[in-house]
Amino acid sequence: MPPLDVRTLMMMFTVNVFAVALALPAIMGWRIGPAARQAVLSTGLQALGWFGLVLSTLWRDLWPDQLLSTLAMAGISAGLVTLWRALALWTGREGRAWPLWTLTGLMTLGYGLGFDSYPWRVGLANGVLGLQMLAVTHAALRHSPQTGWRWRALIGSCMAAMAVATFWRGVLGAFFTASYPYLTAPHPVNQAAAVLSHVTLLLSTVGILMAYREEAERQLREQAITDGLTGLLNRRAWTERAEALLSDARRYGQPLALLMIDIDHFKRVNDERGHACGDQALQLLSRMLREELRSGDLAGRYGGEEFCLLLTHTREGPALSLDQRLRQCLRLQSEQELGFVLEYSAGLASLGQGDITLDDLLRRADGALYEAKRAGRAQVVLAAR
Ligand SMILES: Nc1nc2c(ncn2[C@@H]2O[C@H](COP(=O)(O)OP(=O)(O)OP(=O)(O)O)[C@@H](O)[C@H]2O)c(=O)[nH]1
Repeated sequence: MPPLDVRTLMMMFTVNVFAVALALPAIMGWRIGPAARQAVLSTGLQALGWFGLVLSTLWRDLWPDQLLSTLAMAGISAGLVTLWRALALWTGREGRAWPLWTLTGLMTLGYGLGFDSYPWRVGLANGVLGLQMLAVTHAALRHSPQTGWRWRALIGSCMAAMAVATFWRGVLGAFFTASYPYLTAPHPVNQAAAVLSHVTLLLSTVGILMAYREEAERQLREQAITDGLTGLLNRRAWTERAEALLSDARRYGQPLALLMIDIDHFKRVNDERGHACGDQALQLLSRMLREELRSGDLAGRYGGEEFCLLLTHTREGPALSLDQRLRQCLRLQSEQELGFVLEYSAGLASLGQGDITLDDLLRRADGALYEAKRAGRAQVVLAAR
């Protein structure tokens, strides 16, 4: 069997990375999350880097080689850092990228300035690229409960394998130069690395697409349960979760309170100050609810200007205190941010023996809210048991 031709393998690899770099944005489109954008950028940088590297072999050891291969190393290395960033964003563990960028900068500088020494430049470039591949491996494989492990394992094992091959190439270039005297030398390690890069490109692209799909699914799930204007749970999601919390509270005999809030004279806000101002008012109240509630509590937008708060482990007294706190904050903040005072009416119902379902509790809170409106608004009324 004739020996594998590394130059052809590298050229084919470059063609393939270009194809991936063009195909990914074409498939994903431009309206993608920051992680997917970094992954697309990464393939683009890798493609440019490898193109420069293959092109540089036309002028081996001459100045175009020095310029092109230095830029190529910078591109490949930057491609690894952006892939690391994509993984950090996808796994929700954003770390600091500057050490990796520093390595890219130093390696590019050292490579360009020390180009005349083949052992130095090959040892340096492959050493740094190998380290960056290990960093990507670590970013992919570390524990991340919010993401699936399959695509992370795929990308992580590809990067680990490439790191081994790259380090090996570095050692050959730096210390056994005679057996690896130029980029496309037919050394078995170089041939293996060239073949491996095709396999890892294919598998990591699959990994990136899996990660992208997972991210898109997560976004869809979130959109399905979130109210677009306020970011709170929408009515359906709030009801589902509230039912579960209510049945827990009933089972374990724990106190639970439901505060139903309705902004006063909201129609007037819209009519007199415009719909955008009305939206701002809804967002302000929602932000305050998020800030004031404890993590176990549940806030949702129940209707237009109506909000429901389910307060777990909470009796009437503390629920009334929360209502007072919310009112004061809303008065203060609305005056500061909107230029007028926003008030609300509320009905408070605490879980009693007669409340079998969530609807029972909601009905009582709604009745109390109606009473609060009737009694002149800007107040809370406690529902009768
Ligand atoms: N800006 C804005 N307005 C909304 C939204 N959803 C509902 N509304 C408006 O909220 C207003 C509710 O008016 P009403 O039900 O009469 O209540 P109100 O004026 O607050 O009167 P009371 O509740 O009796 O104090 C309507 O004008 C709706 O158009 C929204 O998402 N944004």
